[in-house]
Amino acid sequence: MDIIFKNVEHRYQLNTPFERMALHDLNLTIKSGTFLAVIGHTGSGKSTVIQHLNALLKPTSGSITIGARTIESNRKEKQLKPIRQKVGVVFQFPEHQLFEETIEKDICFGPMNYGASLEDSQKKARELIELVGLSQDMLQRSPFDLSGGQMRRVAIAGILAMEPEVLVLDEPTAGLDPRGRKEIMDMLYTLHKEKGLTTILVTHSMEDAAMYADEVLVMNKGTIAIKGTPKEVFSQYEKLNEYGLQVPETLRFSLKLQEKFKRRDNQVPLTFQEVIQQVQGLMLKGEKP
Ligand SMILES: Nc1ncnc2c1ncn2[C@@H]1O[C@H](COP(=O)(O)OP(=O)(O)OP(=O)(O)O)[C@@H](O)[C@H]1O
Repeated sequence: MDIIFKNVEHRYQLNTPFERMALHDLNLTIKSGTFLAVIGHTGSGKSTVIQHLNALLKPTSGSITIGARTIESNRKEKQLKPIRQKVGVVFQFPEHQLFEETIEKDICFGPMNYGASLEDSQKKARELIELVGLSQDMLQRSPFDLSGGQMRRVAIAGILAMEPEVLVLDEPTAGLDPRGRKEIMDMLYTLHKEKGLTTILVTHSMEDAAMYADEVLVMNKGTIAIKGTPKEVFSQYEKLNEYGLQVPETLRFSLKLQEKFKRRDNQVPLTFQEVIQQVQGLMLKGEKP
């Protein structure tokens, strides 16, 4: 299911004295099965973009086509409901959306709301709890007994229970420690690969964008400033700087190294392995720092 944004504009509080343009001239195609990272300075429009993906917000002009369905300003709620099932959105701190007394009930809530039977929903909950790396015996426990990272996994399982084709995540690792962050990111990457899920990740972590995404979208002042593979995007580090963004630490290290060696090569190392190769290359050429 490809996603196509065509000339999308979004103004908050339209036709009031507080009207504010949050998105403009936004044209974008996200191919089915892509892992897209969305980065951008605070206020650049990232959250506004992703809320259009499941029609929580409608464009004030332009359109978003998701598979066979189109979101436009004049679409009625009823026409948009099927989109909400196909596109699952995990908001920041999703554990705040857990409310049932058991984890099982929480995971079953979405599918039952869309008409699935209790039995089918419970079967799904048993599959999903393992898929998100938790054990079956947790299903009867309260979600509030879990750690922050575990609660987030339950919230993600609740979204997956709707069998979305597109999974959208707004800062899914915010507030977790480095180990918890890596575990969640690895889990999302495995889900993306194994289920072929189109995954759209809003993140402030340049490292995560570099490591997990096929494509990176840079937002600036309500529109797309750069789009490309992580290497294409991070090679434009001077522009990113202007947009208030850093580059991954491997590249920061590499740029310092090139300064020391007084030599610029056009490499954009995004893994430590690539940094090591770059250092070896500089050494072999007999350069002295
Ligand atoms: N409900 C709202 N009413 C009015 N203006 C809003 C509303 N929500 C966001 N905005 C404005 O729209 C613009 C884009 O905001 P948005 O939240 O999409 O940015 P963001 O890139 O997600 O920021 P952050 O990284 O801080 O979450 C900002 O100027 C913001 O102040």
